[in-house]
Amino acid sequence: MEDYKFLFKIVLVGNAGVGKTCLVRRFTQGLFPPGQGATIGVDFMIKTVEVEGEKIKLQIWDTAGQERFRSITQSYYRSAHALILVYDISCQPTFDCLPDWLREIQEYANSKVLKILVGNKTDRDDREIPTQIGEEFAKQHDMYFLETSAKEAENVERLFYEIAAELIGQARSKDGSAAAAAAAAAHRQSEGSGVGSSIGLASLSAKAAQSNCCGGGVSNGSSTSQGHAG
Ligand SMILES: Nc1nc2c(ncn2[C@@H]2O[C@H](COP(=O)(O)OP(=O)(O)OP(=O)(O)O)[C@@H](O)[C@H]2O)c(=O)[nH]1
Repeated sequence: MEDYKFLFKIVLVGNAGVGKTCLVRRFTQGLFPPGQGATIGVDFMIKTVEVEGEKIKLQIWDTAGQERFRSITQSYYRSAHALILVYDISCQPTFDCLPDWLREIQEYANSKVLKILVGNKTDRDDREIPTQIGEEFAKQHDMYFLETSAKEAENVERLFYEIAAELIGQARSKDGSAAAAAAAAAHRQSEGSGVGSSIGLASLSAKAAQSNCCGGGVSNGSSTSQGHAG
C-alpha cells in the first residue's frame, strides 16, 4: 500500500489550446507531446512528490477548454484544492477570457480554493501579453502568478511543487487539514505515482493555437474521462 501524507486535487482550466495538457504531461511525464490533440471532457494524472519531507500525492485534473465540455468540467471544480487558470501569453483572446473563467470558478469552486494564474508559452517570440499585465490581473483577483513554458520546461516543476508546499502549509495551519488528510486516508484504502524533490508559493509573485475564446462550441454531450498514473 502506498504511503503518503496528503492527497491534493489540482484542476487546470482555461481556453482551448493554451497548453494545459502539455503542462500536465511535462510535469508528470517529463515530456512535451508532439501534436497534442484537444482534451475531450476531462483527463487526470497522478504524481507523488516529496515536499518538506512529506510524501504528497497530487491528483491533477486536466479539463477541456472547449465550450461544449463546460458542463462536464465544471463539476470537477468543487473538490479542487487548487485551480490553475491558464492563458497563452501569445494569444490575447485567451487573456481576455479570464474574467469569464473567474466567474465560473466563483460559481462552481470552493470559495477557499487556491487560485494560480499561469501565462504559458513563454518560449514564443510573439508575446501579446506583457508579464506585468498578467501579474496585475492576478493581484487584482487574489491569485498567485507564474509564467511557464511547457515546451522548454520552464517553471513547470516550480508551479506544481510550490502549489503542493502552499497546500501543505494551509493544511497544517487549519481546518483544510481535515479535508486533505481525510481524502488521503480514504484514497489510500483503494490504491499510481512518480517522484520529485522539494521547494516551497511564497516565491510566486503576489498574490489557442486553436483557441475558441469565451465559448462558441455546441454541446454534443460526448465526453470521456481517462486516468493515467504518471
Ligand atoms: N510554443 C509552445 N507551444 C505550446 C506550449 N504548450 C503547449 N503548446 C502547444 O499548444 C497547443 C495546445 O496545447 P494543449 O496542451 O493541447 O492545450 P490545452 O489547453 O490542453 O487544449 P484543450 O485540451 O483543447 O483545452 C499544442 O500545439 C501544443 O504543442 C508551450 O509552452 N510553448
